[in-house]
Amino acid sequence: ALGFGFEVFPLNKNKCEKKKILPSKMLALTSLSPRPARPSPSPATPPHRRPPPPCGRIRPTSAVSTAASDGGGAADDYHSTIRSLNSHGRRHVPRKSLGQNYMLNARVNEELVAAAGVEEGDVVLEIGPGTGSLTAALLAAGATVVAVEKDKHMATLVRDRFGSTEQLKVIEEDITKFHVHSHFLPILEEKSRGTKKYAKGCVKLTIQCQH
Ligand SMILES: C[S@@+](CC[C@H](N)C(=O)[O-])C[C@H]1O[C@@H](n2cnc3c(N)ncnc32)[C@H](O)[C@@H]1O
Repeated sequence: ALGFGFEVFPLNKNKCEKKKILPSKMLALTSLSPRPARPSPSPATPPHRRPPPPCGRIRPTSAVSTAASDGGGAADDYHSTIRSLNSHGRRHVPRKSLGQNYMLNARVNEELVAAAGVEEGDVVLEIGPGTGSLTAALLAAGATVVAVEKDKHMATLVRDRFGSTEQLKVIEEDITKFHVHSHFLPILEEKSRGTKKYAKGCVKLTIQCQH
């Protein structure tokens, strides 16, 4: 939606070889288990000859060249994210039913924030902050963020990550039941008083694979 192309990294090699992936319904579930860095293809290799990516994920194409493993220096802290997720009494497994996949490349989030034109003083409704990586970029841009997260573990994680700040309100709720009038409009009115600014909504759409 924001001009990012997507590469498809099928979840299960065998299944994906057998079954057709519909472009509009691709899988976006990213495992948080540590895995070894993948060697990047040689720059001398023409793009159409590069080996297919390993199975398991779908990523914005712009993330590929700036991934943490290539020294881009723009990654969300992968290991501290995993530690935080696992520190709440259970081993965190991303829930497919909630479209849980997490952005680990902070640079992509910065690009998303820039593409959305988020700037100082904006009030943003973020739906499903997950680990808070996009939230971090929104806050860094100077926005006030109202983040609505259905999963209580993720809501706790985001609260812990950013601590108490007037710039962020984390609400543990299903967005489909979220009452905009009582939760969001008062903050919007307070922050935008005397200005012509209005709210911006941020959501990373979940794209699912059909098997
Ligand atoms: C794709 S992940 C978010 C990724 C995150 N923005 C990031 O950059 O890492 C989607 C998030 O939306 C949450 N979610 C799914 N359904 C929801 C709902 N109905 N209301 C609120 N949050 C929801 C999930 O728990 C998950 O944390």
